[in-house]
Parts: sequence; structure tokens; C-alpha cells
Amino acid sequence: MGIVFTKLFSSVFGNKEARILVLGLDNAGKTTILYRLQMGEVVSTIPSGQTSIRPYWRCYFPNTQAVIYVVDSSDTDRIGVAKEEFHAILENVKQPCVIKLRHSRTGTAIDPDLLSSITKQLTRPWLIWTFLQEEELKGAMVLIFANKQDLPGALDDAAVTEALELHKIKSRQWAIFKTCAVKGEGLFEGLDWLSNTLKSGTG
Ligand SMILES: Nc1nc2c(ncn2[C@@H]2O[C@H](COP(=O)(O)OP(=O)(O)OP(=O)(O)O)[C@@H](O)[C@H]2O)c(=O)[nH]1
Ligand SMILES: [Mg+2]
Repeated sequence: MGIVFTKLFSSVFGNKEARILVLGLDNAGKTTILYRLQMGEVVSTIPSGQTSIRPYWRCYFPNTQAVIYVVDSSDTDRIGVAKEEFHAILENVKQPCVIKLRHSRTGTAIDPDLLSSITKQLTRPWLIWTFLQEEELKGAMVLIFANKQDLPGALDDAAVTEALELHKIKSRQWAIFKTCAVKGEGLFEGLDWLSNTLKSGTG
């Protein structure tokens, strides 16, 4: 997998840095996905989808080319919340933002400078979990991972498409892929789409 990915990385992004934001409700599988993509040590330091920090999804770093939105396809109780959050992200809400993150387990505050120094140290600059002004998201393309396909009762890609009302997305490229993050299934197919779309410059 590492080799496949390295090839993908070098052929697609070259020396250019591509900023990709990974979002989703808590427990959706973001950390597992980033771990499968060999980013475990970085994502473990940054809190993610918990309710208390969701408002800060509106604040990001500039120049994000793509958003990966991870959905727990088996969590049908919260698929409506996942939809609301998703469309809130895509809406162009311009508001001043203060970034103040807390580690989900220790409660330690993570300041933006630290966050940015973490991301600068990444050896693989193609994937950066970070924050940007939401207006910068206007042109970003969206990759949706309908995750946890292995669980009984999981909605398939068509059902997640409907539940998230993806057809309402008019002004940006999007695609949805079924994934099972724990087995690593579907992730590279999704990244393949992302890289091809980034490469073709149509996103
Ligand atoms: N069965 C199954 N479990 C999964 C899958 N992906 C993730 N999980 C499990 O779901 C739980 C949550 O996964 P995380 O990757 O921690 O989710 P997260 O989105 O990072 O959650 P927060 O950090 O709380 O926002 C873990 O127990 C994972 O092992 C999957 O594809 N199938
Ligand atoms: Mg996590």
C-alpha cells in the first residue's frame, strides 16, 4: 500500500503541496482512514469530529484543494446530523473565527501555531489536517467516504448520496466511494479520483 501510495503521491502532486481537509462526525472513521494512509501519529494529536469543536469546522487554513468527508454509513440515527454538518461546511459562511482546539482526551489546548508547526513537519505534505477560512473552500472538490460498509445495515453509496442530499451540490466536483477503513478498502479508489480530478484541473 505504501508503494502504491508513494507512486500516487509523486505522480499526482509532485513537489506541489495539496491541502486536503478531512472532516466528519465523531466516530466516523477519520483517524482510522488517516492511519491507513500512514498519518496516524499526526491525527492522534488533533481532536476531530466531537460536538464541541464542530463549530470550528468553519475555520480552516487557506488553499485547501479538497475536502474528504467521512460518514459512518451504519449510524443511521445520525445521518441527518451528518447531512446538516456537511452542508454547513459547503455553505459559504463568512464569519471571523478563533481557532482554539482541545485535545479530545487530555483537554490540553492546541494553539494554531502549534497546529501549523505540526503540519510543517509532515514528511508527506499531500495530506494536511488543518483549518482554513471557509471562503477558501469555494473551489474545493469534495470526496465523500461512505465508511463502515462492513457493518450490518450500512447504507450503500446510493443511500448515503440520498441521505446527504449530494445532488444539491452544484458548483463543485464531488464523488462518493464506499469504504471500509479498518480493512483499508475503497480508500485508494477515492484518492485516485481525487488525484485525477486535481490533475485535470477541473476541480
Ligand atoms: N467496522 C468498522 N469499524 C470502523 C471502520 N472505520 C472505523 N471504524 C471504527 O470506528 C471507531 C471510530 O473510528 P475513528 O477512526 O476513531 O473515528 P474518528 O472519525 O476519528 O472519530 P473522532 O476522532 O471521535 O472524531 C473505531 O473503533 C474504529 O475502529 C470501518 O470501516 N468498519
Ligand atoms: Mg479521530
